[in-house]
Amino acid sequence: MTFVDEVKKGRFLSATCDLSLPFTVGEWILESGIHCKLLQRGVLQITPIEQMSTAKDIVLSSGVHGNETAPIELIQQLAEGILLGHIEPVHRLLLIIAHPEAINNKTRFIDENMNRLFKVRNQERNIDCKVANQLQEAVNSFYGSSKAIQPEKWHLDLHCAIRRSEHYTFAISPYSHKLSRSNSLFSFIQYAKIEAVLLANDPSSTFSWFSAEYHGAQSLTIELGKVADFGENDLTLLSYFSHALMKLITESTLPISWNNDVEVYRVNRTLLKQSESFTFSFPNDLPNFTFFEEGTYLGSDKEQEFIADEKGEAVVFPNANVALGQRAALMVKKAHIIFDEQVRLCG
Ligand SMILES: O=C(O)CCC(=O)N[C@@H](CCC(=O)O)C(=O)O
Ligand SMILES: [Zn+2]
Repeated sequence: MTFVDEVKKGRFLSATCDLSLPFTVGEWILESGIHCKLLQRGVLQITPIEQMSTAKDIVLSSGVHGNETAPIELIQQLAEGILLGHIEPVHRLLLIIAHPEAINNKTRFIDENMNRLFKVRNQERNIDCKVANQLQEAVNSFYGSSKAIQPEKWHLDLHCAIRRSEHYTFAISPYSHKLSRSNSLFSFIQYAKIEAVLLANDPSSTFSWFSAEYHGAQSLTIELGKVADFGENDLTLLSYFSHALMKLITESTLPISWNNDVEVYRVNRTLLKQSESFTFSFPNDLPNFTFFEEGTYLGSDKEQEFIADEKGEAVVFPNANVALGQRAALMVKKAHIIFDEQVRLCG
């Protein structure tokens, strides 16, 4: 059985993670006329028969962190549905199960956090760098080979949070010099009942930032619940998101609306780990978006003390175990947006 044969049968995830099965590129056409092309291990391009004037080129990625399995299960379900002819997308898709080595290892990464390796092409010092480079190439090729005249480029990079959260699902909108916060993207956030969106205030080096910055994609990192092993995810908790994803790929457009149902936050500051003495005052399993009143002691790094800012701040992704120089936490504040053609922070 070849790699392509396995994928043709709908087994995208198992073929991707079976590293004893040599990868081969391949392309074929489904009965419906939909064109499938395996660009790389874990990277499957789907092209509908006709491109509409409202065409989107949509990257849907999972498994950038190997232990975040719910999004991987969602992408497998979607790929299987398409490959077996049950789902007919009307937009071009790039379905990604990103990091099979980390998935097999059941860890976030192997040597270094791959979701910090999308700023530039990396020196190939380890497997995470190699995979990040391949993914950069795959996304460049996907957006670069569109036949549509002016496709709307989208990228939803699906993750799970390490700890519990005041918001079970939330999105991070990367900061980019390009216009990457369209009202249709934010309408999707609301339509999918994602509970909160966090607007980054600085360029980063994440996969979603890469697509926004280098391709002007409407791009988000989306956190879908908490990490769990394969088979232990309760995907019913993500049913609104799955339903919205299905609509996104099978309908030409979705309604544009914003009713302020989604909690909006802005990043107030990023705490970077500068020394091995970095500590937080709170336990490791503190839920994301826990709020601290102004003046609360949050932790320290060398001689620097972290104190909650004026009017208080909430903490997201606190992690004192990151590598030196990396983000140890985001400190965020509630915010409002102006819902124009492009979404902007208000005030
Ligand atoms: O729960 C955590 O601490 C991390 C969950 C996670 O992997 N989050 C992403 C967010 C990326 C972004 O800021 O867009 C990450 O840390 O890579
Ligand atoms: Zn992640």
